[in-house]
Amino acid sequence: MNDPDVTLLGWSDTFADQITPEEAGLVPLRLSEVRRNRVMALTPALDVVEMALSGDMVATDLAVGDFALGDMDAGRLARVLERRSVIRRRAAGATAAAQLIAANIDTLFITTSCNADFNEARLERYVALAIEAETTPVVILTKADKALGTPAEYLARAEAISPRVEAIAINAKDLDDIARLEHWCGTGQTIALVGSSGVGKSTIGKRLSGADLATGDIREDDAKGRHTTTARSMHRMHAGGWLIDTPGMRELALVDTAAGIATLFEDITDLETDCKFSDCKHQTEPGCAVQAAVRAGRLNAERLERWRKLKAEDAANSETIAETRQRGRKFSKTYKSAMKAKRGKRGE
Ligand SMILES: Nc1nc2c(ncn2[C@@H]2O[C@H](COP(=O)(O)OP(=O)(O)OP(=O)(O)O)[C@@H](O)[C@H]2O)c(=O)[nH]1
Ligand SMILES: [Zn+2]
Repeated sequence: MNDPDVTLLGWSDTFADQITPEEAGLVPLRLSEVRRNRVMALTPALDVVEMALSGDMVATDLAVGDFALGDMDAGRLARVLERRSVIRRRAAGATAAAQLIAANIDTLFITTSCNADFNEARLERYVALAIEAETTPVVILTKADKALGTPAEYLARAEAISPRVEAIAINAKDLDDIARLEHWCGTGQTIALVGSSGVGKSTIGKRLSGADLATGDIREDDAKGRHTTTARSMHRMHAGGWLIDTPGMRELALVDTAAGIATLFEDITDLETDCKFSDCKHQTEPGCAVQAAVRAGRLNAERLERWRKLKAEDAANSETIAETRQRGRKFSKTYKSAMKAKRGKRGE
């Protein structure tokens, strides 16, 4: 398994260690597209192959970025390897179920601009999500060349979110600035870009990989300017790593991020343990250590409020999923036929 080509896929010991001697004849693959009952996958030679699922696999349990072992003679995936990280989101609609967006991402580039798009609450939500997914959050502040105020102000505000957050201000149209991102984009590394519309994700993606994220173009120019056909959602970066851009990546909502939120706001969760009542809501209760910290100027009241909102959002989303799971298949069928009838009425 020391084939140097394998490392090009982003393969590392985490995955090599999972292979049993009986699996030595199988080929490491990386999923680049997941369909209903088959997948597209990248081989160590970076060819895209179509593979069937093995009997016990369910497409909804697979994600772009997953590593798998392929039985190439049978044209079938033999096994999906345990992931290093996974990003989930709440699917749209009333039947909200957690949907896998991408797996094995090392760094999440949380993108916002040095202008009115900058919003601590939104950044915190993405950082909590990155922590939950076990990826490293890096905040990219674009449009530094047109900053409303100075880029340094935005850098300070972004880094104040958590000691875990590294922030970098760039002009996404400047190649020297883009080069400062390559540290996270080398061989063996996988990244993804999240952030609001118009903040510069496509601009960054295009410069890092040559891929046109905005159009989902699958024809890319390699370093020598030749056209190469690659996968739709996995883009090889010039620095050697992979950029994953799945349709769901652009509109992530929180789901089951309780642990990520608790880690991001560990100052508050630490304080909480000193409240007199174990179910303290930190409002007007006597002996509330959180409110005491606010009064003493040790905790920012706005930050407390953002933590409250984030927790409420996570709880609401997670509840919907638990409920949906309980209702199971039967509900899903009823819902689908109801939606079909609704669409029929609207003439779609
Ligand atoms: N001056 C300047 N313009 C930028 C910068 N980053 C992006 N832009 C411009 O902002 C516009 C939007 O950038 P996109 O890369 O399309 O933004 P996006 O995040 O991909 O947007 P969606 O595709 O809607 O999600 C484009 O006109 C870019 O050229 C920057 O750092 N400086
Ligand atoms: Zn309290």
